Amino acid sequence: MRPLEGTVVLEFCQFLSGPSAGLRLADLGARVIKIERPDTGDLCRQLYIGNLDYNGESALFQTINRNKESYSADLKHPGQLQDIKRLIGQADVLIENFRPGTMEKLGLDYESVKAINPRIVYASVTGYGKEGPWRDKPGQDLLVQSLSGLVWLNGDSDQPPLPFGLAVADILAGAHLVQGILACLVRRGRSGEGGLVEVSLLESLLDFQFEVFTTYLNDGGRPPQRSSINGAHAYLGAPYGIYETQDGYIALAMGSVLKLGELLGCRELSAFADPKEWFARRDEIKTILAAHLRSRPTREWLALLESADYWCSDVLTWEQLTEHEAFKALDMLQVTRASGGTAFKTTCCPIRMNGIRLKSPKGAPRVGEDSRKIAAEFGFTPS
Ligand SMILES: CC(C)(COP(=O)(O)OP(=O)(O)OC[C@H]1O[C@@H](n2cnc3c(N)ncnc32)[C@H](O)[C@@H]1OP(=O)(O)O)[C@@H](O)C(=O)NCCC(=O)NCCSC(=O)C(=O)O
Repeated sequence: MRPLEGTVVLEFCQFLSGPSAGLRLADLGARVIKIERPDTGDLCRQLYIGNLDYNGESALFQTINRNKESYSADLKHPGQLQDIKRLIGQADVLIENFRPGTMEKLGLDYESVKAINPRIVYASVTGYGKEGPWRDKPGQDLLVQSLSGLVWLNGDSDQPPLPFGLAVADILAGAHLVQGILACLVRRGRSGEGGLVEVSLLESLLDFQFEVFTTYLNDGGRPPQRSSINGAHAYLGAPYGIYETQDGYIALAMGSVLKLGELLGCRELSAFADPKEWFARRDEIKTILAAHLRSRPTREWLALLESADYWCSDVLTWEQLTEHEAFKALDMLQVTRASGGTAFKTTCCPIRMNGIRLKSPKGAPRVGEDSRKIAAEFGFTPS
């Protein structure tokens, strides 16, 4: 039995952040019901439709909404809103990720929902929080990454600032939301009271950066300097970074530059005996290393370094990764059904429970696919 079995979650969400929280709760056994607008449903159904089109819906939508049900309702229709309030009366958790003020306008803000169901855990994702001058800005991942300092921090110093190539703010916010929801459910088990959980994309990214942001805040406000070679970490010295080899790339983490020079047969590195120089002169050291590492293939360098447990790795493409025995041993892939029935491969929940990998053969629902069944189970006739 999965730990959240019997827990009913209503998901008033679109795109990635809120739905990724719903996905994780569904993986953990909750019954997650998406409340979707009858015309389009979750707008993510149409996001990034490229060559992977599952009957007009995107692979992204299919994976992030697997193992959920869909109830369609026009929340601006008084009768249908009343039906939703009936569902709310019997739910354990409500998740929403509209712009601040949207749920208030619909009469579904926390205070109104709490009046219907005081035990409910109400969880909101916003872009920038519900207060402050940025509250009404569109909460989109690239915009939040750019405002958070993360884009400025990332990349090489002689190149433009570089965002992550995926929606890191959304996925982190979803994970934080799940943590808040689970904590409230534990408290509710003891006290019977529900609660309000609020997370924003921006706060999630600020937390994500604490490792370097804290150093900045306590270092007289001196901004970290991006390295000019091989990306890398704002506050770590050489060799930290990615280097080209004769046939690919190699990643080198933190470690002694002297030892590295000995292992690689790179005599020039013996000039950098003082560890303080590994940061202060990191671009010089990296330039020497970069030239040296181009002379042999990745596997030869790895063999030399791994024999001494020097922290290094190959840099794999997804093709190389998915062919690798180490990847196969993780059992991280599952085949699930897209709405419409087509089988597709996706990753699994990364949490194992009692040693068991949590898989979800049930795919994403069609808009409103479960409305009638849900209304009957919850004891009303839909308007
Ligand atoms: C993503 C958004 C910018 C989209 O903004 P908007 O489209 O302007 O507004 P909203 O989301 O608030 O909702 C739009 C309108 O739809 C209406 N609405 C929604 N659902 C319904 C149903 N079921 N019935 C009737 N009407 C509905 C809602 O009342 C609003 O009406 P009116 O009030 O009348 O307009 C915002 O939702 C947002 O900032 N969310 C918080 C952060 C977040 O989770 N972002 C995910 C980004 S995805 C991402 O970053 C990425 O993919 O990349």
